[in-house]
Amino acid sequence: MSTTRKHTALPKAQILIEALPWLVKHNGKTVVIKFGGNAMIDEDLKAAFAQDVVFLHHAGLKPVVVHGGGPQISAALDRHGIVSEFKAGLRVTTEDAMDVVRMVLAGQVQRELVGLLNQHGPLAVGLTGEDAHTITATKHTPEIDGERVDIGRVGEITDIDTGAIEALLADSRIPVVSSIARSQDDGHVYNVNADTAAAALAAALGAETLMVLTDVEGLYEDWPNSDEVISRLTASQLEKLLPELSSGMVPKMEGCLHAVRNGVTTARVIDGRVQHSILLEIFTDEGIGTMVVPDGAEGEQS
Ligand SMILES: Nc1ncnc2c1ncn2[C@@H]1O[C@H](COP(=O)(O)OP(=O)(O)O)[C@@H](O)[C@H]1O
Ligand SMILES: CC(=O)N[C@@H](CCC(=O)OP(=O)(O)O)C(=O)O
Repeated sequence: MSTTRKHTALPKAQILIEALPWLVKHNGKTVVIKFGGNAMIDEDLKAAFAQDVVFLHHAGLKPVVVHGGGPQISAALDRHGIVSEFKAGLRVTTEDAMDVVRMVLAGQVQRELVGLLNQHGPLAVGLTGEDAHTITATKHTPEIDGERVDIGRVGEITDIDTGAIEALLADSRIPVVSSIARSQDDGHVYNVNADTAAAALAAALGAETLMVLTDVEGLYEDWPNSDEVISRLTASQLEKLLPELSSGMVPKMEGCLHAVRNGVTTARVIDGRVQHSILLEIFTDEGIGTMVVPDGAEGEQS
């Protein structure tokens, strides 16, 4: 090898070898990645997301993708002349709106992600929570100002059946799950927040990591007054913060808490606007978002 070639090749080898401890640590582990509607708007970011997920797969991890699509659903409802309304951070979902939610999540957003992943090989298989009883829910009536409020066909998860996802993982596939649940009450379906669905799946699968991609750097300590990101906190510290959180951060952080309280080693909220943020988070020291760990794991490296 010429001296010049050695000089350009060695730094690359250095970068690869730095990933070795992380490759060993995460080998064979399940990682549930939630891809949010807001992080999903840019075409280059979507392509980089697909590359990262396929990279994890080939690096020996077992990625499971759970996707949202809030902005895409709102745009489609708008085209159908249906006004979007949110209560307690959840979409008020009439029967007509539910048809649109299902069409957009399962027929549009999920298909697009599956297509992007499958540009790298026969890997991704799409399903919704309806398939093989993956996610079952009952009607959710959130409490707002002390009263239970009817927000239509929004589901509260009652049961997860991991069979279909585990079979796909065993077959070296990448499951891509839309956050729609089968109903425990009737023959219909429910709309479930995608952060909540991802957290429930991570816990039920015994995942090592829940990774929630969004359109901010992580959990801001004093949002919207400052952009100081909390880099690491324990379940108990997060529990204390929950009542102060607002809008989209509520289901995300409730999901992270649920995950780490139910066996998931780390739950992370990371900036989906940064290309290859998943790789930075999994294979380097430079964690870029907010990491939630179980109580008692304060000092451990994750
Ligand atoms: N403490 C906080 N830290 C960061 N973002 C916050 C906080 N509280 C509320 N937010 C809002 O939550 C949004 C992320 O949630 P959401 O819009 O539902 O994202 P996604 O589509 O990725 O699920 C942020 O863009 C921000 O406006
Ligand atoms: C009940 C409820 O609010 N469901 C969400 C499901 C999609 C979602 O969660 O998408 P993001 O992750 O992009 O926000 C909705 O209808 O918008």
